[in-house]
Amino acid sequence: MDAPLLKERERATFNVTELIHLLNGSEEETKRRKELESWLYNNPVFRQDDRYQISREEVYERGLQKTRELVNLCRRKNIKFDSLDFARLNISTLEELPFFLHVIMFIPTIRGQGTEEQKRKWLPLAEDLKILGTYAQTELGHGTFLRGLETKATYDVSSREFIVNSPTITSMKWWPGGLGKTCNYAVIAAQLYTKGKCYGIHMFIVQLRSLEDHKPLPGVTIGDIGNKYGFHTVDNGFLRLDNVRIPYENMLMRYAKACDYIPPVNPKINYGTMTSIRVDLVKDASVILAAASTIAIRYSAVRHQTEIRPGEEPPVLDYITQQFKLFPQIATAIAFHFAGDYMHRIYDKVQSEIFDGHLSAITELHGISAGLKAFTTDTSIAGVEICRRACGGHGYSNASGFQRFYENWLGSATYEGENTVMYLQAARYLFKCYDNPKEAPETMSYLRYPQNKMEWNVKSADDVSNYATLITAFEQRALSKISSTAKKLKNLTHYGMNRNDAWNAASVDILHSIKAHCHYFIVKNYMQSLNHLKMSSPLRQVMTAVALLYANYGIDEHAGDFLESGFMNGKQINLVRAKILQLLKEIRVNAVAIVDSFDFDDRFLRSALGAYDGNVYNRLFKWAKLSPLNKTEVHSSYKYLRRILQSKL
Ligand SMILES: CCCCCCCC/C=C\CCCCCC(=O)SCCNC(=O)CCNC(=O)[C@H](O)C(C)(C)COP(=O)(O)OP(=O)(O)OC[C@H]1O[C@@H](n2cnc3c(N)ncnc32)[C@H](O)[C@@H]1OP(=O)(O)O
Ligand SMILES: Cc1cc2nc3c(=O)[nH]c(=O)nc-3n(C[C@H](O)[C@H](O)[C@H](O)COP(=O)(O)OP(=O)(O)OC[C@H]3O[C@@H](n4cnc5c(N)ncnc54)[C@H](O)[C@@H]3O)c2cc1C
Repeated sequence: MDAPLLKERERATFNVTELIHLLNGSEEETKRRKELESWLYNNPVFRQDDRYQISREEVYERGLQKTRELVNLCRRKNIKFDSLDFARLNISTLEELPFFLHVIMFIPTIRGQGTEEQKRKWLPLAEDLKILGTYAQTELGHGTFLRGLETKATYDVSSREFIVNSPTITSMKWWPGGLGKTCNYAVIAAQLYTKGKCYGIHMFIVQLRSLEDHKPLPGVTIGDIGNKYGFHTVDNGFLRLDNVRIPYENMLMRYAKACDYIPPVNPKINYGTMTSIRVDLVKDASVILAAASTIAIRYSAVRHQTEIRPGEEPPVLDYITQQFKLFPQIATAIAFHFAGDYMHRIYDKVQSEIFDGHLSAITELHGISAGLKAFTTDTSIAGVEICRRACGGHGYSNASGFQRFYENWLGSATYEGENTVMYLQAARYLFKCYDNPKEAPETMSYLRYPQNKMEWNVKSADDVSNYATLITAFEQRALSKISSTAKKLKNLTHYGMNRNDAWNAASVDILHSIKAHCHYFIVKNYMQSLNHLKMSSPLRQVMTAVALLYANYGIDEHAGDFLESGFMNGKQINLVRAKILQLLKEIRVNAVAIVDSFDFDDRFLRSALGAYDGNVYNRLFKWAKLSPLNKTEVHSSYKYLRRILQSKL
């Protein structure tokens, strides 16, 4: 164990194990998670030490080998794909496996939108992996605008079949995970046509490849879309269908019927699978940022560089600027942990209502999940990059561990709903509630009360240590943004602009409003969650400091908003900044212990900088020696070098 990390751990003022159990939910949950991880990490198939020395094809092949191991493990241990245990195992692999979409979207779409008869037929095949499916919605020409999708499913009454067709090149399905080479089925989003009329997007089960030899079926043109930023294990694919016929029974008809068309009670019920992934992404944002913070904090405690006082080369974690970069990332990871818990609670509640036939809450769930998905993924992507940059040159090495998970996470600003679009969707719901405050859900209850101008009676740094005053500050900031934007929308329509054009004209202000609302929700949920949790006073002291840092840092980061709202003045902003410096100092002694409480196994982080023992330099050198260029002392390309050296300029 590197001496600096040992010393850091000895200085901690709270019990790390207590925080590990609190973040996991309980001691039993911690034990279960570690047991599941051990099953993976002790299996050499899940190794990744040579991850950046193998080709895309080898990466994909490894992905299938891992899939086989994971499936065999689940079968041996009787772990179901829709279980929390599987979700934990999946996160522990920390890369998307080729059959990932089968589990997170293909099966859930059938389960959520299939009739009882369709579920009886398809779920056993899918859960036993007799068929492997993906969720094929996005097309070359459209990903966001689902009503603009071009794939057609035309009902042929005479044969009781649907003819599924990609009429144009832009209608080709493009991006679905596992589509290129892995899956032999897909749930296809297509415009339903029957008796010459279009009834909008519905979901259809289509077989793509033979179950005997995996060759594409007649009318199916299919393949991988090529290399991307990340998701290298996943064969995101393209698919063109040339009048492929499928049985009538292959349209998922829990909520709509094709023959003598019966529409769904709410057409957006077909979008339910996307909502479930957005809900998961909120918690994933916390995990990713916690992992990045662990690497950066441990490395910063070991890395000694330059001098604060002559003759003393301190750990870079002693630099206030380094603390100002990294401690807010720890705080954000914990804030998003509690936001993810909230999202799952709300999702489970709405899902049970939907299964009882009450669909009214799906709009609220969409409004909340779309906004938090965008806010938490945007923030965590930026936070990972802050952590990486805080590690200097070695942060730029693949040995740091950052790239491996960051390259997948970058996509979260786009997949499952491009973030700007998601923000605007959430804002659509927010402004509806602003206009009808009595219909506002609990998360927007502050819209119910008259907007009265408030002054923040904060006179000293201690006043910015109060959860209630901080929550009120974020509430007033959001209200200020929302009410001024609502006024702008009203003026635009008052002077003759139609609602849609007015919405577009005000969309930058709308974006600021929904972001302020999301930020308010995260702060409020974070502080209320801590208030409801039982913990020892030493731990509560630490968790309070971290939560206060999250809120005060948010005020400092958006000081203009708080000043513009009239709720705060310049002197109070300076009190907030003084509070931040005081909190950085308070958190410094526990920084390493807090990231230890995220409890990442070294084999999850796979980082020479963030390993638990802090033995950074030996790991970096060991990793460098793995470089293929070092297989020989003189590389085989020397012949070219020699000509360069001998050539005359
Ligand atoms: C350590 C962990 C590491 C893990 C890291 C990796 C994790 C990886 C996870 C996943 C892997 C990646 C998988 C990616 C899969 C995909 O990307 S699948 C495709 C996703 N595509 C989308 O999300 C498309 C986005 N577009 C839309 O959702 C819609 O087109 C739209 C909502 C933007 C617009 O649709 P439109 O029909 O035009 O609606 P509007 O006319 O705007 O009306 C909106 C009304 O509809 C309601 N609504 C919309 N969506 C929903 C919904 N999902 N649920 C319920 N209601 C919805 C909305 O509330 C409006 O209602 P009102 O009319 O009453 O206001
Ligand atoms: C790694 C990865 C995996 C994926 N997996 C799948 C999958 O398994 N299945 C699947 O079906 N799809 C998948 N997708 C596709 C993904 O869902 C879409 O890319 C995503 O929905 C965004 O749609 P788009 O690409 O059409 O972007 P666009 O919507 O074209 O976005 C382009 C720009 O236009 C802006 N824009 C678009 N509409 C509006 C609007 N109304 N108002 C303001 N601005 C707007 C956006 O903000 C953005 O800046 C995946 C994508 C990635 C990157």
